[in-house]
Amino acid sequence: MGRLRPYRGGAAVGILLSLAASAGGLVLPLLTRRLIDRVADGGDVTAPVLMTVGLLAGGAVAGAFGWFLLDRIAITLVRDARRSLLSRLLRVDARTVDRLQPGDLLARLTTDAAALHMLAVEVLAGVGTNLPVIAVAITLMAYLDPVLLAVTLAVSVAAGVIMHVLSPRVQRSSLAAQEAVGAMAAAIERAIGAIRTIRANGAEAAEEAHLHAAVGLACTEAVRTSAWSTVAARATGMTFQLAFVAVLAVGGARVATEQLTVGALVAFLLYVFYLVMPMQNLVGAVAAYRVGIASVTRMGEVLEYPAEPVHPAPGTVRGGAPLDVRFASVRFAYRPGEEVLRALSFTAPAGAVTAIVGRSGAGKSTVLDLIERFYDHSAGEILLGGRDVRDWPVAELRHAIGYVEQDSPVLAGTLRDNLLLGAPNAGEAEIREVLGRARLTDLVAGLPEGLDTVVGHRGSTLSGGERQRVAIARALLRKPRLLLLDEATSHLDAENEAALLESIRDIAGTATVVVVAHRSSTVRLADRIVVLDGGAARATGDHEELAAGDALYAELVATRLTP
Ligand SMILES: Nc1ncnc2c1ncn2[C@@H]1O[C@H](COP(=O)(O)OP(=O)(O)OP(=O)(O)O)[C@@H](O)[C@H]1O
Repeated sequence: MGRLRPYRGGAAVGILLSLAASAGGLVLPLLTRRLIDRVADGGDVTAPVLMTVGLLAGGAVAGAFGWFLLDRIAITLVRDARRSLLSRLLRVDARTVDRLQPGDLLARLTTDAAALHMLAVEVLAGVGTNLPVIAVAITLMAYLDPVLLAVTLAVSVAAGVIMHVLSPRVQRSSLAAQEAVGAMAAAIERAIGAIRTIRANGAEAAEEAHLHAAVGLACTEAVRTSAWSTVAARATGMTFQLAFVAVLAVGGARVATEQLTVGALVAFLLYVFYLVMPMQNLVGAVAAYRVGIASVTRMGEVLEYPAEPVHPAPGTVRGGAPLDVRFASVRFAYRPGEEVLRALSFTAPAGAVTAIVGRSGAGKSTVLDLIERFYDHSAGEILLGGRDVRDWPVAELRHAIGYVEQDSPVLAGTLRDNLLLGAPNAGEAEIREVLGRARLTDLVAGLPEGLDTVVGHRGSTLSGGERQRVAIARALLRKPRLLLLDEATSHLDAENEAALLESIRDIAGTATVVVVAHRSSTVRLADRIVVLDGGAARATGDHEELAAGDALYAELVATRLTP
């Protein structure tokens, strides 16, 4: 409701216009009564006829404009909710990201947000205009004939009881239906994201069955919701018909005994008719409220995800002296009781290349994650440039670091978009320079639209090695004081490998480099190598020292590192 505050002016005008339209409608039965009574008396009907036409036309215009205003507010509310959710999602902490399903999140932002639209419209239009209309109609009905009103209300109570019983079921089934849509979206995202893997593994049939099951569940849950909503709508509709028949029967008897005029009975029946719409709207509003609340709950969950605080933007100045990194007895676990790092200590000197090696799963990438503060270590100290990473403002810390992930993500868009992601103010000369350093100049020259070439979803039109070099160029454009490079495990050809090594050597002149190494050529180039084992550094030294003095290192070079 708090989100409505900025729009209360527009909402008030919309509700007032809708009310004005409804008020016009409420007067119609009284005019009709006068019209009928005048005809019966043989009097002049010009004035009531003109007033009726005027009221109808005016009511239509006011009603349409009022509805439009309220609908526009509902659409704007959905926009605000989506923006809040997206702002949150961009900052959700890494542990939560690990368990999120992108497809489900997409469903929360699309179908759930659409249900929020319905909810907002129903609450604004339904409660804002229908309740007052019902109240006035009942007052006018009491004025016309209290006995008939009592008959109407007695039957209406039945509608209330039916809604009371059915609406929790509508809500439960709606929540299940929205969750099924979320699960379906997650399944679709999983399949589309790995379409080649699925085909290469001949897993189309199994995946098809999985997708069909997810789509089937979404259908079953939607049908269940439809069944409950339909039962609720029909049952209440039936009670209104019953009210109409009851009023006709009792009213007819009262006309026969001359306790009521024909005009008053017709007017009363028109009010019963008139009540049907707002009453059904109200019932619809309760149902939409139940569906909407289920969706709002799912959207609200996103806003509750733990997130990194909003960091003030760091200065736009890039560059600076290389920063050294020091790990002192660092401990860290992704899951309680399963420590990945146990008392890890090592130093990466400023301006040097430090390689981290170890068996798969030893915790090498984790070291980079802790420096970036994607996760926080549980004990020990991590110092960057002599300052505890926890004392660095996070935005400034990341501003000083260039980070190249193992799978080098490239975003959909142009090459230029990708390069400028972390340094939007970089100039053309700087871009050309980093393209050279990342050995991308020839590639860009060969592209039809150069830097403005679109690289496809996740950079799918580039090779693995090219994606990695784009990621390196992007990191370099930030003029990092520390470059974290998680070397791709995939094999590079000799030319690309030599290019990459040259780039790293180049970079070491201006930044500290910490590289998770998977190639023996990289470790040979490193000034210092840290061998990770059992969550700690079991040995540190250069290639020659370690090859001679550390059995695990010798084994890694012989068996695991790509020659
Ligand atoms: N986000 C995560 N949540 C839970 N466990 C994780 C997560 N990321 C990694 N792990 C686990 O932590 C351990 C260390 O992972 P890490 O990615 O740091 O290893 P690595 O040495 O870089 O491996 P590789 O050489 O295969 O890339 C592994 O056992 C891995 O399964």
